[in-house]
Amino acid sequence: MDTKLIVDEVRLTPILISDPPLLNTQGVHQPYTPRLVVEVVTGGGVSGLGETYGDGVYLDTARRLAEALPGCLITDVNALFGLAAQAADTVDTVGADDSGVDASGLRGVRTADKLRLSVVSAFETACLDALGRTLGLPVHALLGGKVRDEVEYSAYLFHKWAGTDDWGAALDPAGIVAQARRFDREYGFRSFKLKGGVFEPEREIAAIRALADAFPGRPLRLDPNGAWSVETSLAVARELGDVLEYLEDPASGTAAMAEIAARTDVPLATNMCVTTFEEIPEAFAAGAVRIVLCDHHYWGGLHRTRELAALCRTYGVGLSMHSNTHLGISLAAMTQVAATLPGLRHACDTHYPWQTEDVVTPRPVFRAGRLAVSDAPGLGVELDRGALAALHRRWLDDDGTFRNRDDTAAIRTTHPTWTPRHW
Ligand SMILES: O=C([O-])C(=O)C[C@H](O)[C@@H](O)C(=O)[O-]
Ligand SMILES: [Mg+2]
Repeated sequence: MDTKLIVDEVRLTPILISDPPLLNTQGVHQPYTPRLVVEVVTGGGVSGLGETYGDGVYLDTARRLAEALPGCLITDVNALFGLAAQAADTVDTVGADDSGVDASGLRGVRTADKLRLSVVSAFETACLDALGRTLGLPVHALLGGKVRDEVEYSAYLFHKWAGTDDWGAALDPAGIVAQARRFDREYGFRSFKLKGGVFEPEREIAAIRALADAFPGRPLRLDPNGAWSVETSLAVARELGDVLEYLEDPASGTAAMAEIAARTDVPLATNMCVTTFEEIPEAFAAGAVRIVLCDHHYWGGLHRTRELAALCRTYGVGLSMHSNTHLGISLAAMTQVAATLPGLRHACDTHYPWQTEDVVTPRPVFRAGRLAVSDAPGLGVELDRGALAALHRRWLDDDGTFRNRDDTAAIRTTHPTWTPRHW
């Protein structure tokens, strides 16, 4: 067997990256959020990169998978799921109780399976990066080839507190429009998504109206992460139906989404009620969503993202892309897979402009709201080992306060009695 294709070593580096005080239904982003950088090193000395959530439960599963991988082929990405299942058997997946909404309340029901897929996604990406570098081919070529040369992204608008960042506070419609103007000016984003469920719906309706006035005809999205009732969702849809590209997860759960969908023409999108293949049949049969947001971290990697895209195509459901706080490795993976999806007709979400720190060099540059699809071998990004070491040092020095993302705990440091609100 060609040792160039065999995994020699896996390096896991948990890091803490700075994050601005962005508000959502569950609270506020912590000053630092955990991410995990995965490096798969081959017998040929090639190193492939992946990135995923860095909270403790992800890290525990990743450690077991990393132990199991040496000796495996980097081409055998389908085997990662079985290896991860075995690895996860030995891990106490705290919080992944198969019954509730996830700890951060933003990605639907949390299960051990979903957690494992998020870990696998980083290993799959790292294997594909290593394979691409070994063969001299971009990752998109390993996925069947790109169908576009650029991927369009959407600006991600947040109500936020003033922090140590240079964006200042945005707590009303004028603040949201100012934020959008900067995204337009500096990145050229054409479409805008507002994270909702933070203030009463009237204030968020006013923010979308102000955006529609400031940017006539531009695609606008509003996403309250399931914080509204069916009736509130319908009232918002009535108010904003003429300007919304889509309404994202207005209410929680497939049944509520299906009821809203039956009573409005505004397209509904989700990254909460359809986040696994098991959730698809019921949601599609009920007509609960017109657009699914893919996210290779959720779905178990780049190949599985393409499988989701095929299902959406089959059922006439549109495709967009979800984002969490992430760095340049994930952005490169998102761009590579997005480039291969013919049915992706909505601009992809990205948190990336909110991240001032990164482990790749140079930082990717958005032009006219788009990223060029790299044709360089692998993901086309280079690891900045100095930056990685510094962010890992921050993780090592942390007393545990920030090693697990908890937006509710973060907001309670200043508002001790705060609880998530529903309208
Ligand atoms: O539903 C969504 O699009 C998200 O939850 C994206 C992010 O997780 C965002 O809301 C956040 O981090 O506050
Ligand atoms: Mg969403």
